[in-house]
Amino acid sequence: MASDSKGHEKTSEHDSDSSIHVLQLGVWRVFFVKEVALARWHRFKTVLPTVKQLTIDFSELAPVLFPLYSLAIIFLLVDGTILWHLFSRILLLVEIGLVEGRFDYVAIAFAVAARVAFAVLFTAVSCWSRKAECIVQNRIVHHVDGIMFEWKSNADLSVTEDYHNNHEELPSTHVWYAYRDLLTALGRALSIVGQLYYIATLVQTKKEALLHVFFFLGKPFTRHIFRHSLWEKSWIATSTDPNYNRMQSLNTIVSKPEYKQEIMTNGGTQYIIQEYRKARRLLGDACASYPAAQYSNQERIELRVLSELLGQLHMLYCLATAILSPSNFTFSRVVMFHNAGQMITAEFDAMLEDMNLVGNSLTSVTRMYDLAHTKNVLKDGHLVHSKLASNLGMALTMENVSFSYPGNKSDENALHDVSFSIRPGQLVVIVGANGCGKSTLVKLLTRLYDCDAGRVLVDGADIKTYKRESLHDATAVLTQDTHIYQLSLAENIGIGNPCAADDRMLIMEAARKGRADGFIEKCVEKYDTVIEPMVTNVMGAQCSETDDTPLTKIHQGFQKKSDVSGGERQRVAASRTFMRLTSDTVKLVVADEPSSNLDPEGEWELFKNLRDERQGRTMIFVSHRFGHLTKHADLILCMKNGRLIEKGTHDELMGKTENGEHGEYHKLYQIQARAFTEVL
Ligand SMILES: Nc1ncnc2c1ncn2[C@@H]1O[C@H](COP(=O)(O)OP(=O)(O)OP(=O)(O)O)[C@@H](O)[C@H]1O
Repeated sequence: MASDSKGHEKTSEHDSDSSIHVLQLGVWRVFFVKEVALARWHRFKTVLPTVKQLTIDFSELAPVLFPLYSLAIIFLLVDGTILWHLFSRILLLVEIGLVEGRFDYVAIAFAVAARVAFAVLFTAVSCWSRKAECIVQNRIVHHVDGIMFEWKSNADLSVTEDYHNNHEELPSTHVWYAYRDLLTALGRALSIVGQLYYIATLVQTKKEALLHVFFFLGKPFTRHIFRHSLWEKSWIATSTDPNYNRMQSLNTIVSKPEYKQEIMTNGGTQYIIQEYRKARRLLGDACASYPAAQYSNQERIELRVLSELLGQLHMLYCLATAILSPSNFTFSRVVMFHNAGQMITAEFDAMLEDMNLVGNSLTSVTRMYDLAHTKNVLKDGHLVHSKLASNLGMALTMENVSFSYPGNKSDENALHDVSFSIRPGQLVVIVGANGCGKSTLVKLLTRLYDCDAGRVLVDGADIKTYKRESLHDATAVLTQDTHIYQLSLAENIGIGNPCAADDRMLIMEAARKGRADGFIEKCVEKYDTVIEPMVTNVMGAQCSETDDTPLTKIHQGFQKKSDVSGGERQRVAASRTFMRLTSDTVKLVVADEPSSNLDPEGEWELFKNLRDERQGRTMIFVSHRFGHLTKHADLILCMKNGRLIEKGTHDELMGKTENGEHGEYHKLYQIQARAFTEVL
């Protein structure tokens, strides 16, 4: 079904779910979920457990302050109703005095005093609640951040990857605003009920009271029903107009320095300008403004007029009753009703707006609570590795292991039917072409993932039976993806052995072995330098980074980020591993291409220093430049396309032939050897 260019809604042609509607709005093709009647209320019902959970959590954080604050907010929201009621009373007393020619001064004085007292009280409560809000909000935000932080810290790699790829980080302030909006909606509802109740006490019959409720709620209610809005719907949009898309592409070409250089030096600028003008001409009046704004503009005039007419009914009613029954007519009543009508309409609109916000934010908060309770994919075992560990190092076995990464859509496994055994204390080198599964093998041996088929044994027991934390205490892993954390350089190294993280002598020794000492000594703050400090800088709307003012000079001083080379990063990471090796619990050392950015001398020295730490540890090296490593190896595992195709020592694999042909290891070794020996 083609989309309707006039903006009429159609059911999606390619979606099996008929609740998805498609709409063309200017340059946008918009897809949205059309909610069935009462769906919003149903959604509200589903988030009620979240409201309960939030209330319990927040009450525990501030048992006295939180309920007081909540009451204060509701109290402040009914202030309009109370002040209006008190003002109406003064008006009524004055009018009676005027009609009867005699004022009840005491009653008027009490009414005035009550209004003044409430006005002062509201001001005081408002000032107090703003101060209390700072404390309550701060506690809630940090509490939520803490929940998510602990969950993220303890999540295993599969869960972390899934979270990272599929979820937007929910700002903890959302949780606070969800509750704040909920209180506001509640306060507004109470305010409306209060006003309607007061109106009902002013009229004589129940029927008349109901008529007033109809008059007052008719306009806001119908406006809400007929509202044409995408704001509270779930929607997505894509720009389908080829001219608009072309204008965007051309704009990108002239905006980005990397494109611009090429275009300018190849004489393409005039062509780009002409093409932009052409696309703009062809685009015509197709509107590119925000889809939700365009959608709101399509509201039907007759429905809007109808709800406005409903809003005028009360005035007509007052006029009719004044003419038909003049004895009952008073100006104070007209003023009261008029004010009430205005207030109820405004409050009702605002309340529905709040309910929308609450519904949306509570749905996000529900997701956050669900997320924080997501269980790890890897089940934890019960064995503590250090109790079974051998003094020689870790023994590792893979039995017919196959593995495919979670979410992998291809038929290819990352590992296929891999079997081998590593004895305690052996030095193992894993070789093979890019993508053949070397790093994956290491990830299974250190239980970052569980295999899909087969078994991994550590010191004779299934890897799944160990407590994961105790297993990770027994391993030191240095990978190609090295990071410097947003901590001091001393902490970056010290974190390798948390028990000795404050031992500066040990840290400096580790830095020496990792060859990071030279570069650290050159940093201004040496070991206390933070390479990428996580400082949040905020700039007021009147400031700009490009201004040349005293403030911008101070701002430039905020940006303390220092740059380090890839090799220096690897040296810090290597130092962290040497620090890790100061711990006796480490029985397995894995170095997965840790030297890709190091110069040849640095690489040679790193491998030598690592080998010097071999006593009592099994060592696994993954490297493409393996010539100088394999001659020390007790075992070489040669991988190809996720399979282990050869295993043995260097001499065994170099001498291995099949049908007169050398094997894969021989081939890889010869390619490296030729690179150094061939005369060009
Ligand atoms: N996190 C991941 N999710 C999905 N697929 C992955 C992931 N990591 C690796 N792979 C895929 O698994 C296969 C094996 O990758 P692996 O990183 O183990 O190869 P490798 O031999 O270490 O490669 P290299 O020498 O380039 O580092 C590759 O096809 C790769 O694309």
